[in-house]
Amino acid sequence: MLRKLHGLPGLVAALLLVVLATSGVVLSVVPALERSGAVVPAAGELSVAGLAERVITNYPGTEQIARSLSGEVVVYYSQDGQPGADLVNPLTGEGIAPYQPSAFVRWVKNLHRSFLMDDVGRMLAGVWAALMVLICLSGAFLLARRLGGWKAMLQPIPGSGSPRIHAELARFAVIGLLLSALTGSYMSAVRFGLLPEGASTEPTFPAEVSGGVPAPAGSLKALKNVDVNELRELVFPFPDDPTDVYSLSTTQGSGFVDQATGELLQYQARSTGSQFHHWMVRLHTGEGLWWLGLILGLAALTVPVLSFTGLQIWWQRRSSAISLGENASIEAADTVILVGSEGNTTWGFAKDLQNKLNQAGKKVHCAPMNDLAVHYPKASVLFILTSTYGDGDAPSSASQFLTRLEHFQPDDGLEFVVLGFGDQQFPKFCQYALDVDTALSNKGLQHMHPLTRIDRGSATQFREWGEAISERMGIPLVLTHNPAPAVTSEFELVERVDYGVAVNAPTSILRFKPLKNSRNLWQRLPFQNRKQLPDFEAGDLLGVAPPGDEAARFYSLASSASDGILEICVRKQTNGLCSGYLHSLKPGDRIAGFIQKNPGFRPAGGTTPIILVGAGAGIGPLAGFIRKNTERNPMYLYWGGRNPDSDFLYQPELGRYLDDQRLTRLNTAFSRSAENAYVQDAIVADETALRHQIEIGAQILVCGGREMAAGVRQVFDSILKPLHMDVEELRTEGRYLEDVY
Ligand SMILES: Cc1cc2nc3c(=O)[nH]c(=O)nc-3n(C[C@H](O)[C@H](O)[C@H](O)COP(=O)(O)O)c2cc1C
Repeated sequence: MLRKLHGLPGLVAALLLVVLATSGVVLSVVPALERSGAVVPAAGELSVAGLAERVITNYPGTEQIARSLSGEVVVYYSQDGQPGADLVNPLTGEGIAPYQPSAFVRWVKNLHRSFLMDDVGRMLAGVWAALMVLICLSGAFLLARRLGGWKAMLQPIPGSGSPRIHAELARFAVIGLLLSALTGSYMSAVRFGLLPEGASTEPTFPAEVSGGVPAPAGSLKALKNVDVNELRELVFPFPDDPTDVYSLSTTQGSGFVDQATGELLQYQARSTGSQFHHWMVRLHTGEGLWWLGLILGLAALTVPVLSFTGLQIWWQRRSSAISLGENASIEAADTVILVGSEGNTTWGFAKDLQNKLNQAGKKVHCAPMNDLAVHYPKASVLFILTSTYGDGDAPSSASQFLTRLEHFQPDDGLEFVVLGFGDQQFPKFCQYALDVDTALSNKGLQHMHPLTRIDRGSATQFREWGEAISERMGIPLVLTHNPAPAVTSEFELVERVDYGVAVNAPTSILRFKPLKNSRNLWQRLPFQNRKQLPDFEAGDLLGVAPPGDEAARFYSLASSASDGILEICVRKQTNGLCSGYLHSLKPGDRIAGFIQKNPGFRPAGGTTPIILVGAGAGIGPLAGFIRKNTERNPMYLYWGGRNPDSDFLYQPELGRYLDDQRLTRLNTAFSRSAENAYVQDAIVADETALRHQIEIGAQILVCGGREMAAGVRQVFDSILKPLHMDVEELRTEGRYLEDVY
């Protein structure tokens, strides 16, 4: 819901918002420019009487003196029957230049206020300002939710590409944008009478004046009492009319001044409402607050980029989303399907199940597991379809499920079924589905059917499960979903560097280039010319199926799309079908593969120290992270191999990264050399320094084999003990990430 609230108005508003924001940026500079050209006397240096006296000396036909909040003083006069207006120096009363408001600024103001239209445009601008309020608030809530609460709002934002740029910029600009949008909406609402304009307090013309001989303006008491910096406007009496008066308006209020006695007549202080209105206008325009104007301008400058990245995110999400058919509401549903998915394939199965249940007359509500409601008033069956990611962990659309389950209030009759989607190649096959199944049982819910695990999206297993459910529910249910195989692209091996043969651990760094025709339409657009690869980051996965086998194996990428190549580091496994295939490749050979995003394994941005730990081929993505560390943030690598003469993977590159400080320090351990040490030993040897890094917020990323990862967890647990912390705690804070195989 929150996402829709943020995305939909954002989409609709994007174009006009860019116009509003860019014109706002131009206008935001105006107060600062005006201020830089204005002569502003010190407080108490000059009274309005003094100003009037000096101006009259230079402009005997003065009719009015106006002072802008930025400090510009303009005199309106008449000379030989001709009206004129000059900017004047208040200290001398002398003219500086004829007063000619810029036609360009006026045009930009019109564009900003009304898109160069009349009332319709003004109304549109007001509605857009209100939309902007909605976008800012929903965006702030989304970001807080993503970072784990309001207190975490200043923490590094994980991720990369458009979502990261969008979040970083929005975090920087949101307060400024919200202020502009709120004050803009207010001004619009006042203009169209939706809100009262804080009772304007116009004094009534005095019924009685002295009518005496006019005294010089410089001697009038009421004008002497007002500092020039408080002046808004002084209108002079009509010449030769002793019954007329000066009309004085200041930042505090307004009234009239008797031209003979200098008495202040009918003075009206500004009401609170009017002062509020005045401040809202100032906060929007930056008038008299030139520094605020510049801050608001800077914030508005981010809007075009936010709109562009927002559209990109929306498009990416839309392209990968599965559209659901008829979806009953939470209140009306008799059957609920909740889906846990990372790569979206589970949604295809869920959609088939939902359609078939609908056809059988059920009212089905289908949603991500993270959207678990507190209560489903009419539901009698709860289906959970979930994949497993990482090392037996939740996929992203289920990451909050177990926490939300604590508040879940099931009705007595509610039964559940869990269907796990996974890959038997992983030791923790469908582990997350198992965890959810246990948690639901612990919550007191009854099984309608025991947990079933589907291996690698098997259509047969899914159909068979459907048959069992059909029997159990007493309805026809023929499930036919057969997931389409991943869309692959062709890549050509351009380079391989071989290591480790002498120590019985043949490991190769393989570099592929994409073949031109593998680019999709979007990538072939002219401005995308340099981009021949699908978008990916180091740490994402390359899926490759060996010849004669449909099941893809995944290899962590050591490069990102901007490197122009696809780099993986592969250890040849004994009897390994896919690793054997990859090791048999010669430069010029081609493979078919696809990118699988792995956003859960990325270093935090900013200056957070990063501790990288790996062994053997696990160095691949870690080397990719270091290569990308062009900002030279602190990065420490702990890596274990067998022998420095044989399998010191990436040795030349790591030397270069140390020299140019992309890598802060390198600690190695070799098990088949004189030192006879593993990466855990290198970590223990550096215990004190590591503890300190963790204390100051370091993030740890571990990549490699399962056993190594377990050993590394153990040593970090003992390093963390004196801090009364453990790996689990770091993990929940997103500071301990693993990519294990
Ligand atoms: C990086 C990665 C880690 C995975 N980890 C596991 C795992 O630990 N256990 C498992 O059974 N399957 C694992 N899988 C397999 C997925 O759960 C399986 O492909 C599933 O069908 C994906 O469904 P989804 O596209 O809806 O997320 C993993 C897949 C990837 C790409």
